[in-house]
Amino acid sequence: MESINRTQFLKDHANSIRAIVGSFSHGADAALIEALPKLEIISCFGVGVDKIDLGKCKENGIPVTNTPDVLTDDVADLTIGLILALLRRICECDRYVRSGNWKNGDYKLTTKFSGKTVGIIGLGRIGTAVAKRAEAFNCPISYYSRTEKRLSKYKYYPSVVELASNSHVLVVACPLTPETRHIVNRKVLNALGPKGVVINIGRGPHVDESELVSALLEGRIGGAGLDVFEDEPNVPEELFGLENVVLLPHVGSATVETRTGMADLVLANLEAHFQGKSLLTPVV
Ligand SMILES: O=CC(=O)O
Repeated sequence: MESINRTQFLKDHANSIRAIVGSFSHGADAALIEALPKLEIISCFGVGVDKIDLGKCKENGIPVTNTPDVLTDDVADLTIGLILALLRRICECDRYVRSGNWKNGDYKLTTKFSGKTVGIIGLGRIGTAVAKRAEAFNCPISYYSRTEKRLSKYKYYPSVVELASNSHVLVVACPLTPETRHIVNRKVLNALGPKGVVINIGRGPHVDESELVSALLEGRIGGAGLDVFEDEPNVPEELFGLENVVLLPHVGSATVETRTGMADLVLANLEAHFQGKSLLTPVV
């Protein structure tokens, strides 16, 4: 059922809603959870559960599920796509051809990806999948995470600033939490430097967007490839005129195959819950 008036919808149905399906754009805050006395489960269509008040869910004994694994390949593929699009100016080149500019001369030289150092913030499922792909491009890989992964063959940096100073390509691939909000700040951007680029396929608030905009406008970093933004679908318009920026509308997992897999997993979790079985992919 679709409702344009949320307040009225909640008034009419609050006492019968037993499950919420959330997403990266629609979550469940404490007020919504409190407003639904019959709520039993939140099944999130996506891997990031930052829009759901997990503390409140725990407190009220409401399980939360997400859709890990099924989307990892897509997000990692897109990350490599963003890096290549940015360094090789693929979107700019496409515009160059379409606008007829090629007739006036060749496109200028761009930047090689193979062999560049790649620094990954967050070596979870997606970070690891990005690392594997970047290895195939002969890129030395390093990472930052809260704790060193003892079994990882990649180089660990205990701070994001150190990681950024030692990376050409800095990839944000960690979950959004209060600790990782603005994990890419002015200091990190300055450490990345004019030859470095930042790729954000995590969440907009991982990056301090106004600092990113000024770093780009002032040439303090080399470019940015962004699939996510602080206030989606609003994107800072200062970025629209920059050739060293590639902007995507939060499409990391947006393929027919993966979105179908995610939907199946959402439904399988709901089914398991209502049949009294173990949840497939519980978060809390
Ligand atoms: O952003 C998408 C997700 O969290 O799956």
